[in-house]
Order: sequence, then C-alpha cells, then structure tokens
Amino acid sequence: MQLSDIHSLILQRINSGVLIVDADINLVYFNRFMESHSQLKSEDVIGQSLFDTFPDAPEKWLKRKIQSVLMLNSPAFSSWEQRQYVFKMRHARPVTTSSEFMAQDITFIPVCNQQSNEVEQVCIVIDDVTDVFFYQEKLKDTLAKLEQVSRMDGLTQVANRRFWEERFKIEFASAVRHQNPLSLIMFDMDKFKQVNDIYGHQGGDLVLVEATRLVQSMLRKEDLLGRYGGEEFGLILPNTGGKGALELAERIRKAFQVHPIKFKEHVIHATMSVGVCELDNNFKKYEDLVTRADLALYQSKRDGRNRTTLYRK
Ligand SMILES: Nc1nc2c(ncn2[C@@H]2O[C@H](COP(=O)(O)OP(=O)(O)OP(=O)(O)O)[C@@H](O)[C@H]2O)c(=O)[nH]1
Repeated sequence: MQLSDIHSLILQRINSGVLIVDADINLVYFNRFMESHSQLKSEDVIGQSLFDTFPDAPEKWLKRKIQSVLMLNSPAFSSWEQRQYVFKMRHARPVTTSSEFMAQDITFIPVCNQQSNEVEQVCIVIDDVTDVFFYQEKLKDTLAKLEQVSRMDGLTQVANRRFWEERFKIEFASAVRHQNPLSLIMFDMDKFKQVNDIYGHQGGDLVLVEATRLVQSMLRKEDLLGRYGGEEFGLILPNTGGKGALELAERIRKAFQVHPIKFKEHVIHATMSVGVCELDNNFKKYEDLVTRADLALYQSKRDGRNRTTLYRK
C-alpha cells in the first residue's frame, strides 16, 4: 500500500512508534519515532526481518500475534500490564522508573490490499505508556506502605492493637481447631510514670522503643509482638505451651533489666512485670487469654514488680 504525502507526514510526526511488516514479517515501514527511540535508521531496517531488527523481542509470541492478525483480519492488542515492553527501547520521559525501558501499549492493525481485500501487512502501533507504568508503580508502593503503616504502632514499629487483635483472633481459632498449643505474654513497664517524671516523655518513649527492639530480637518469626496500650505489650506465641512461654518471658525480663538505655547524659535502667497464660480447653475466645495473662501480670506487680507470673486456675 502506498502512503499519501499527508499520511506519511502524520506517521512521521506522530508521537507513537509505527512500523509495518509484510506477511514474512519483514519490515516495510519504520517511522521517525521508532528511529529516534531504537537508534536504528529506517533505510537500514526496511527489508529486514523484524526479529533481526529487534533480537530481544519475544519471537514466538510476536509471530503468533502477527499471524493471527494476518489470518483473521482483525486487530490485536498488547498491554504493558501483560508485557511491559515488546520492543526493547529506552523511554524519553523525564520520570525515573525502576526500568529504563519504555512501557508499551501495542496495537496490531491488519492492512489490506485495496484490490483483493486480502490482509497483506500488519501495522504495529507502539504507544509509550511509561508515565502510566511509573505512576502505577508509585501507587502500588504507596499502598503497600499505607498498609504497613495502618498495622503498626507509630512509636515502636510493632503491631498496633487493632492488627495484633486481628491476628490473635486468627491464631486462637487455628490453635483451637488443630489442638495446638498457644500462649500469650503480656508485659508492662514498671513505675513508668516515674520514668516519665524523671527523664521526660522523650526518655519514656525511648524506653518503650528499646524494650520492643530488645524483645523483637528474641522472637521467632511466627511470634507477634503488639502494643496493647500505653506501656503494655502483648506477645502471641503460636505453637508454644506455658512452660516454653514462661521460659521466654523470664529470658526477656532478665535481658531487659540489664539493658542500659542511653538517653542524653543519662543511662536509664527500667524493668517490666510480666504475665503469662497458655491456651486452655475452656477458653472460648482470645480475650480469655488476655484477661488471664493480665491477671498474672497484676500479680507480678503486687508481688513487687520486675517478675513473671504464670496464670494458674
Ligand atoms: N513516654 C510515654 N509514656 C507513656 C506512653 N503511654 C503511656 N505512658 C505513661 O505511662 C504511665 C503509666 O503509669 P501507670 O499506669 O500509673 O503505671 P506505672 O507508673 O508504670 O506503675 P506500675 O505499672 O504500677 O508499675 C503514665 O504516666 C502514662 O502517661 C507513651 O507512649 N510514652
């Protein structure tokens, strides 16, 4: 098919890649956009196989696509979401993306012989959608961060109460169904009001951050530490019975009491009281564990603080 001057002018100026291949998938047309993005000259590629020109292109897939357009006389489409790019070319957008290559939406259009109406060629139009790719990537990133933030306590970066309770509900149901052990450790800073009074709120905050960091470093992957309230934390221990939980609680408590917290010119020595409870057949909901672990925790406070109590019926 011959291009009129006006068509030719438009195809050369258009801000999309346009290339035409014949039935043997050799190039018969290559517009200026393609030249500038592929760094290939039209006169060097016309008559050449599309796959020799773009050796990185997915040959099998592309052949099938082009042949279906030739056979069925109907257009086909490929989105950047399916394949980020088919023709490896650098994008010219001022945006920085994780990829230096142009994200492409591609339309394959059958080109018919005007006399016989047979499809003889396929016109391939490439739209640079790198901007869309970039913003989609950013959006995904932001959503992932948002989800992360919505689960976390802002100060200590451990699970917030809402997320922690959601997970606890799931762990509780699973432990009951499979008859697996499950334990809960609740711990609360001792005389924390005094810590705040002496070192100020910033000093108090640092104690909470250091405590959670220390505890977190002593846990298994499936354990979940969460901030239950002001200076009270809950630690869910799946597949752990009372004995194991008590041992861990004591290890945590002892490690914390000798953990010096440097704050300005001071070294803060803080302690925690701990309550431990293991799952019992009579418990109907996860809150039953919280109530009992809390009772054990208050017992530790009553007994003089900086100690661990295992809940007993
Ligand atoms: N710095 C800081 N303080 C907090 C935070 N959340 C709660 N608190 C403080 O923690 C203190 C808790 O005080 P109390 O409940 O009287 O308990 P306590 O002084 O730790 O005494 P015992 O628990 O009986 O050992 C209060 O002064 C709260 O203001 C926080 O995020 N940062």
